[in-house]
Amino acid sequence: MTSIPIIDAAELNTGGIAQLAERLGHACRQVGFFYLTGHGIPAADISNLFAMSHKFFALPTDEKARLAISATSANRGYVGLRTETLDPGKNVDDKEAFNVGVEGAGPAANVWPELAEFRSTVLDYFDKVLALGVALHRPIAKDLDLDPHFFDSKLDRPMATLRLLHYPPASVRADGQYGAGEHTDYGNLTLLLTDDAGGLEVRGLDGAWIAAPYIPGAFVCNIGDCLMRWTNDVYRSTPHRVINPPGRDRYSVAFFLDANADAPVAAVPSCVSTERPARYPPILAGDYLKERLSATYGFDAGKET
Ligand SMILES: O=C(O)CCC(=O)C(=O)O
Ligand SMILES: [Fe+2]
Repeated sequence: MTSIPIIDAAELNTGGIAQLAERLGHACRQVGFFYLTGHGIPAADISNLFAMSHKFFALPTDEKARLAISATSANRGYVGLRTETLDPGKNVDDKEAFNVGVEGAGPAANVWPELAEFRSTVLDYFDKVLALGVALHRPIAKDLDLDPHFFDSKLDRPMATLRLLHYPPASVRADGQYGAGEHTDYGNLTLLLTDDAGGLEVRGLDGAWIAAPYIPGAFVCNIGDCLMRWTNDVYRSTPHRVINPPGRDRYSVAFFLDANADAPVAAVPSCVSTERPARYPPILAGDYLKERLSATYGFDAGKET
């Protein structure tokens, strides 16, 4: 496949989004992945966030277990090492994670470790990356021949999840060869930051895996299944996976932006034609996400997100 394009988001702050819409549209249709530079989130915020993540995962196991996701009845809290299966039946993910939802929203509250500045650092970043993700939907809407603000009202009470992720060094295990088994993401848009360990791979249209190397300061963004469904498969939600690096740990921070639970997801008109009739019945974004999360966790984590 063509390589993952690098797209400068600077136009988001200048008002005119025509070029950005064209570039994003091309990336979303052809690759489903793009790097994002010029996004305006300060490098210092990003390094503070990673410092907090290192501290969190270094906590004693029982302190992390106290915050376990299974105790929150929601997609929030700690997911222990080797408990998640993104590629069911094939791979137990060799990773641990900490999930944070929209603070103050949803039936369950976020849980927090006793670590100074952790909550404020994470929530400050959450606000910034959420605003960026919503802003990116404007050039996307334009590319889809929609009003640029089409998605605004579908993303004003979003199901958004921030995940701190830690991958231990590679170990040779038949059941857990990957830190994250092959999967697609479930929502609209994922904005990912990684450290410099490498290991993210993206599957091209021809089935070949290509590396998505670390680019300092850039997000790796990808389309999720829900936006793919919204576009009647015109945009691609591309399979990807993570390989644990040999001899060192790997840290990343994923932000999954999903629409409001009650947003109706139905094919947008520009993506439907006689040659491409609507492929899916309409569904509420919340019902769609619930289905997908239950399959991954093996329990009903999808009561809210
Ligand atoms: O950690 C990464 O680099 C990617 C993680 C990922 O794909 C996911 O959590 O959905
Ligand atoms: Fe993913």
